[in-house]
Parts: sequence; C-alpha cells; structure tokens
Amino acid sequence: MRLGDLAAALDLELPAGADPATEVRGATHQADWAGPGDVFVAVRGARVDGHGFIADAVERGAVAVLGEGLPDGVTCPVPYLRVAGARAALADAASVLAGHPSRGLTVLGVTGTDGKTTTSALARHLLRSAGRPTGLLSTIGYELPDGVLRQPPTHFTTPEAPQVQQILREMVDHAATDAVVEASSHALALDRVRGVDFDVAIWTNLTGEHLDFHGTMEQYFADKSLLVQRARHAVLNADDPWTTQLLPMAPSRTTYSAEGQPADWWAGDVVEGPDDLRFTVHTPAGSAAAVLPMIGRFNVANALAAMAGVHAAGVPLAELVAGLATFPGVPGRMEMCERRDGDPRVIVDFAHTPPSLDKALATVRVTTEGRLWVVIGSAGGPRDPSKRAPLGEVATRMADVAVFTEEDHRDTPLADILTEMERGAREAGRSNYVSIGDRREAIRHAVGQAGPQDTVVLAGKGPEATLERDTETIPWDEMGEARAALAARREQDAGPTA
Ligand SMILES: CC(=O)N[C@H]1[C@@H](OP(=O)(O)OP(=O)(O)OC[C@H]2O[C@@H](n3ccc(=O)[nH]c3=O)[C@H](O)[C@@H]2O)O[C@H](CO)[C@@H](O)[C@@H]1O[C@H](C)C(=O)N[C@@H](C)C(=O)N[C@H](CCC(=O)O)C(=O)O
Ligand SMILES: Nc1ncnc2c1ncn2[C@@H]1O[C@H](COP(=O)(O)OP(=O)(O)OP(=O)(O)O)[C@@H](O)[C@H]1O
Repeated sequence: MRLGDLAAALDLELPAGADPATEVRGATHQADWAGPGDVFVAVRGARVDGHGFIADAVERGAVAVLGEGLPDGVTCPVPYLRVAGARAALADAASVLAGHPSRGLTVLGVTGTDGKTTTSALARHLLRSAGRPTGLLSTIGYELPDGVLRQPPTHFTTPEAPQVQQILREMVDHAATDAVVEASSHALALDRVRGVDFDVAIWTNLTGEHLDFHGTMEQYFADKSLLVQRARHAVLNADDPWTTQLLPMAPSRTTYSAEGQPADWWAGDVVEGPDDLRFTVHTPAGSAAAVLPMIGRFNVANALAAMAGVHAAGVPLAELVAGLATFPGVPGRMEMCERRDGDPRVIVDFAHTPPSLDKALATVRVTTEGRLWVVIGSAGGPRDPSKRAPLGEVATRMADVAVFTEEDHRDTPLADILTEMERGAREAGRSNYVSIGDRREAIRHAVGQAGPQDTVVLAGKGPEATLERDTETIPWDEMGEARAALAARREQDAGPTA
C-alpha cells in the first residue's frame, strides 16, 4: 500500500515533502521488529517513550513514523504523521494494512477474568464440529483451521494489534470462515483489538484481578465492557453481578446461567461425575441432554457461554450438543493425570486467582472421597501482590491440606510471598498448611503423602512451559512432574526389592 493511501485511510495529513507513493509494508510498535517499508508507531508507554527508538526503527528500514507529537530534541529523518492516540493509530494502521481481515470472518470475542481460554477452546471446537473452518487466538497460542497450535513471537493472551491483524489475515488466507479471539482486559484497555470487527462478545465473569494495571474494579469493568459495546451481539452471564450493568450496553444479547438465575440459556439437572459433567441445556430453541467430558462445575457455565455464542453465529442446538460430547479439553485446565490402582487422583489446573481457586477446589471436592490437597504458589515480579494472602486463605479453607510453594516469583524474594500466603491462612485461624519452596519437592510431598481416595490439585501453573525462579527461567512441565511424583510414590510403596 502507498503511504498516501494509508494516510487517507486513517484520515491523516501527510507532512510537507513526504512522498505519497512510498510503499508501506506493515506497521509496528516495536522498533527492533521494524523492517524495510514499515511504519513505526511511537507509543508513549508506561515505562518508556517509543519516540526514543525512532532512529533504531528508521535504521531498520521504517519509512514513516506515527506519534502523538515529537518530544523536544527528538528528530525524525522520515515523514512524521501526528495522531491523536498512538495505540489507536497502531491498531487502525495494522487493520488497514492487513486488509481488514476480520470483516471476512465471523469473529467471536471472549473476555472475563476466568474461563476465557476454556470458553474460547470450546467455541472453536463447536464451530469446527459444525463443519466451519475456524481459527483461534488464545493464551495457548493460535490455530488456523488445520487445528495446529502455533505461537506468536511474544507470549500474550492477546498480542499487540499488528500481530492480531496478521494472525487474522493468515486465518482468512487459510480459508477460515470463523475466528475465536480471546480478548484480555489489557488488550481492550491498550487498543490491541481495536480494528477487530466482533460479531459476538462472550462474557464469562468479572472478579478482582489485574488491579495493579487497571487501578479500580470500576476501571477494570469499563475496560472489559468495551468488547460488549463493540460487538453486534453479546452473550452475558446472568450469574455475574456485573451483567446488570452490561445489559444496556449490548446492542443485542443472549443471557446464560449455570446457577439457576433467569436466563435465555440455562443448565438444569447438573451431575458432576468423576470424569464428566452431565446437564440439560434449556434454550429458547428447545432443550437437550448434554455431556461435557470435563470436570469442574464452572465448566458448565463455560459450555453454556460457548454454546450460546456459537448458536448466535448460526449453529443449531443439536449440532452444539453433539460437538460438546467430543470436546478434548484444554491442556492444564482441570486436566487429570493418568493413574493406576492405589494412586491418588492428581489434577493439573491453572486456577491462580482466589475466586478461581475457590471454585476449582469446591468442584473437585464433590468427587473426592478422601482428603483434598492443593499445591499452590503466587507469582512475583510485576504481578499483583494483593492476591497472595487471599490465596493462602482460600487454599486452607477449601482443601484439607495446602502446600504453599513457588510460582514464578521472579525477582521477589520467595520467602516474602510464602509469608504472605501463610499470613492469609493464619489470620483466618487455620494451620493446615506447609510451605515447601521448591515446587518439585512440594508436588512430591503432596502426592507422596496422599492416600488412594485423595485428590491432589496442582494449581496455578497449568500448561506453562517455564518456571521463573529468581533471575532464572527453567523449563517446566507440571503434568510431567505429576507423573514423576506418582512414579516416585509407587516406588516408595513397593519398597526395596533386593
Ligand atoms: C501492562 C502491559 O500490558 N504493558 C504493555 C505495554 O507496556 P508499556 O506501556 O510499559 O510499554 P513500554 O515498555 O513503556 O514501551 C513503550 C513503547 O516503546 C516500544 N519500545 C520499547 C522498548 C524498546 O526497546 N523498543 C521499543 O520500540 C514498545 O514496543 C512500546 O510500544 O505495551 C507494550 C507494547 O506496546 C507491551 O509489551 C506491554 O505488555 C507487558 C510486557 C505485559 O506483560 N503485559 C501483560 C500484563 C499482558 O498484556 N497480559 C494480558 C493477559 C493478562 C491476563 O488476563 O492474565 C495479555 O493479553 O497477555
Ligand atoms: N467460568 C469459570 N469461573 C471460575 N473459574 C474458572 C472458570 N473457568 C475456568 N476457571 C478456572 O480458572 C482456570 C483458568 O481457566 P481459563 O484458562 O479457561 O481462564 P482464563 O480466563 O483464560 O485465564 P487466564 O487469562 O489466566 O489464562 C481454570 O484452570 C479453572 O480453575
């Protein structure tokens, strides 16, 4: 595309002397990703001002810069186009340069504090089961209609706008008709999904998280509610108190409830089995018996959300119910480790907020005959410190024994995090915990001590492939650790053989 055409599409004036015929290839916010023909968008971030990297971007081939105004003393050797908001301009330019791929797709966006990844994976599976070539952009990576999981260059739930647009472009180029996009609150606040034409917004729930970034619950809600405001149709959770405020914002809506609230889509006769969930789904289009091969009662809500969203995209109820029964699950979300006779049940789960841990342990308790154990830590570094004590409280209230351990403590002293978690437990009057800093040892301790009727939940890491310990990042495989701990337990039980 020519620079003059890009400027016109963004409603910007080219500065004097700029050549409108300059070929533009792409847009980037990150100077060291710039290549020949790119437009560099200089974002004033929370840490640094992108204007400081103009020289770097130009040296790599950037042909123009967009920004909110050149700071004193900074020069720009290529045309500088002034914009009102740099992140908005980044998203708009990225969408224009990618040819507005979302307009060629039915796009379902999923937001909420918990359940986004599971609901996104469910929606993608239901669409594909109905024969619709579907792409996915989610915390676990992205998929084209071939279903192969790919990783964008940086690990985000929702990457920055240029990556979002390029991934949607790739989906269109691979004949996708539908896309499911997980939209984090950071993405909505920082305009990463501006320029995505959402057909359906799915709302899971809202509880306190990321307040270090959003400041207040009200701001967190306001940021997340942007998805509902922007989509043509919203699927809202009648069990979530915030939905009352969302209803008037949605141009058109479907509500759902897994907890008996009045709603368009609701679940009755819920039975939690040791390996699946069974319920009757009631909808304005009729009722049907549903089986979801997952545990965790909250997955009934995720299933309803996904079904109602995919139904809004045109898939009939019978196909949804058929698709649900073949859902393969999501790695690291209520994922059960294979077990042999005499082994405790070991579950790897990603719950890392106090409310999601509360719900995860409550639901696992229903199918646990013996004691319930949980191994849990809390992240350090830039992550929200206010959840550490509540996590300690929830873990010791909901489990019979809690093992506090490391979870990506980064440059925060691990002892400080563990002390906070212990404080949360102690202040609630409980002492059913032990702290074991090394995560592998903590897992071996819980799995080794648990009886065959017990369940051990390894919470917080889910499918993450690394563990950030001080300045070190070590490879990590929580399910592999679970298997190894069970193997060590069997060996111990077998005793010396010679
Ligand atoms: C809190 C947050 O989301 N911050 C994002 C924000 O950072 P920032 O405002 O501090 O940016 P900055 O570092 O000051 O940089 C300003 C500009 O200079 C550019 N720059 C900077 C340095 C350099 O060498 N060259 C360069 O060009 C940057 O690309 C940026 O455009 O803008 C940056 C890029 O524009 C993002 O990389 C950064 O994500 C950080 C790394 C991050 O960790 N984000 C996480 C919390 C996040 O987004 N998480 C959500 C999921 C959350 C959840 O639900 O769990 C997600 O969607 O993944
Ligand atoms: N609807 C729900 N309500 C509460 N907790 C849930 C719900 N769905 C899943 N969870 C819990 O939250 C954990 C994370 O689930 P999931 O990855 O689907 O959510 P997410 O919103 O994508 O989280 P993240 O953004 O941190 O990846 C699960 O392992 C489970 O314990």
